Amino acid sequence: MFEKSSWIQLPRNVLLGHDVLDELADAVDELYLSGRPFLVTSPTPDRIAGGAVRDQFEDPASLTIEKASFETVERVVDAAEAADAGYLIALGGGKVIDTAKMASDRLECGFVSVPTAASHDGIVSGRSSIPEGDTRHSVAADPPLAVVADTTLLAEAPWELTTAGCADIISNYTAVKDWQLAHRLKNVEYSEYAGALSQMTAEMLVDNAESIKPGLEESSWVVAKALVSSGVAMSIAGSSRPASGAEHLFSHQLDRLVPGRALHGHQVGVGSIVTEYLHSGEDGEWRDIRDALDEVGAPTTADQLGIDDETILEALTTAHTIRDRYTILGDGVSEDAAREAARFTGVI
Ligand SMILES: NC(=O)C1=CN([C@@H]2O[C@H](COP(=O)(O)OP(=O)(O)OC[C@H]3O[C@@H](n4cnc5c(N)ncnc54)[C@H](OP(=O)(O)O)[C@@H]3O)[C@@H](O)[C@H]2O)C=CC1
Ligand SMILES: O=C(CO)COP(=O)(O)O
Ligand SMILES: [Zn+2]
Repeated sequence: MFEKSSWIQLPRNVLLGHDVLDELADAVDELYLSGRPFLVTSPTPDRIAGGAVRDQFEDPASLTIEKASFETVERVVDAAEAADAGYLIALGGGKVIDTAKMASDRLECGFVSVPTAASHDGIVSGRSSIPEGDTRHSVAADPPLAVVADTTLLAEAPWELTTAGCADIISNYTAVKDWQLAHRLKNVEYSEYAGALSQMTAEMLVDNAESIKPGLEESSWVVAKALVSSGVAMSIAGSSRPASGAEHLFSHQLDRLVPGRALHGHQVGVGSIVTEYLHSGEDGEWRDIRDALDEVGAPTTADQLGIDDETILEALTTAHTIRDRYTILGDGVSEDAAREAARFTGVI
């Protein structure tokens, strides 16, 4: 008997393009949301675009956060309840969007995602990635009801945030390989559709790499479209598997070992070079990943990340412990093997 079923949650409106921030209030109206808007933001996004958001609403409440944690989520929940908020607006990078996403889930209210940087593919996804002690939780949460990604705003952000978004997408290649491996070895459920969409998103970004250049608003357009598409792949899969494999475990470990040193996307990109080498060996496709990262201006070495070689090796050899997610790292890579992979690929 056929008993399969799935529930795919996606945003209802995705506004992407030049000056669409001015249409935020219209996008909210169109969702028939009611009650007081509650803006969740962080210091820089607030300085850059907080005024433009507040000006579109009557009597908005807001909270500025510094980091993503379960405690911050609770602070947002308490503040939004105290303000009698009807819905949340997340204005910022990944930490703001993840925090608001989880808080809106706890509050059982809608939220609208307004990314200020094309730096990560959580802008649309139904996942929230929150660190806690020695581990990191990828928590299921409702995706945003709407996404308003203003390419004017995204293009004005520091260039490295955009290259981080590119690298987060390029890492989909190895994430999908890890997912397929886990399917073969551990019978982890695999979605052909989500896997293909994630891989195709990375291919399209790499094919358009020549149009990804600083100072071009078109770059933000190309990258933001890819981030949306990758987020949709995660929503279809019902997990971050299509966009997060061993290279993400490596990055999450770096976040613990050297917090704030490098951007999420840059760390996963460098991780991808090494994990592709582990997948396909010396003559494998790790050079393609390195060259794609290089072409968009993302780091390809430990040095460029500003992280010393021993920390890179520690992250590689311990990454498998951070979460119960089977990848090419298996039950752990030995220090010798990690050193060989990182040296051969020029990462260290
Ligand atoms: N849920 C999901 O599916 C996914 C979640 N993620 C998560 O997202 C996070 C990474 O996102 P990321 O955006 O890199 O990290 P942050 O949100 O920490 O943002 C990075 C930095 O950029 C600054 N910033 C944001 N917008 C601008 C702007 N327009 N101009 C200047 N500076 C700006 C922020 O300022 P300030 O310090 O003031 O905030 C911050 O210092 C990670 O925690 C990762 O795990 C990543 C991918 C998918
Ligand atoms: O960063 C992500 C996808 O790009 C989300 O993945 P995690 O579930 O590993 O946090
Ligand atoms: Zn990521």
